[in-house]
Amino acid sequence: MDVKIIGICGGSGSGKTTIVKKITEVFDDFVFIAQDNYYKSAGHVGNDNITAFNFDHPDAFDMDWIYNNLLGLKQGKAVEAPVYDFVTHTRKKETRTIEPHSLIIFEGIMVFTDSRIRDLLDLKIYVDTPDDIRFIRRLKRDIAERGRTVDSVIEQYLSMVRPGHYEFIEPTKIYADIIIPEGGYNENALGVLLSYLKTLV
Ligand SMILES: Nc1ncnc2c1ncn2[C@@H]1O[C@H](COP(=O)(O)OP(=O)(O)O)[C@@H](O)[C@H]1O
Ligand SMILES: O=c1ccn([C@@H]2O[C@H](COP(=O)(O)O)[C@@H](O)[C@H]2O)c(=O)[nH]1
Repeated sequence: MDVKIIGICGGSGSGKTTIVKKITEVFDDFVFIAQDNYYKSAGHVGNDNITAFNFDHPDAFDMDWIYNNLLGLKQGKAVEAPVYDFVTHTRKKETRTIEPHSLIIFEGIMVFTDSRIRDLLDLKIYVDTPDDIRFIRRLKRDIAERGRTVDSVIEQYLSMVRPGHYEFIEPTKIYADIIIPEGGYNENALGVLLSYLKTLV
């Protein structure tokens, strides 16, 4: 099986997940993997001590597990992937079995950081959205979906998310084949991406 892996990278709140959701509405013949699921457990963290663990550093992810999963899928094998709970900041006990597929979409903030992982990607997309827009989106989303308070989102953003973005995420934009401005409601970019994805399955 000729397996293609598409990497979608970009800062937090840039609209990466929304792009994948929009694609899924009209085309779902692919396997989706979110890098967020590979976070290491940080069960000691809560709204009151949100900066006790830096989720915006490459060491926060199990890059070896990511690499081995993507390598296995590239070779046409089924793999076991972790599942992460954003509210408790912990990895769940159960894993997710990912069956082989000819098209894999892998999305996350540090998808281009590890060169072993980068080398497995057949197409690299960077979602480029201004910082103020990303922050507003994140604030609303983290309160609605990730069990967070306004104060904890602001504190984490200023001390870790923003510095981590400039140190580890934005510099990886140079690896992108395609840059999509603004994310999930960029209909023209979505249309082009969709047409291409359909040629791969
Ligand atoms: N173009 C957009 N306009 C307005 N809101 C958006 C747009 N794209 C995404 N959002 C919202 O912003 C939040 C963050 O988007 P998301 O796709 O989760 O970003 P990411 O996966 O890059 O962190 C979500 O609540 C989403 O619904
Ligand atoms: O337990 C956690 C794990 C991660 N985060 C934050 O999530 C973003 C990455 O996810 P996006 O969907 O791309 O926004 C990252 O900036 C971490 O700070 C968290 O808050 N808690």
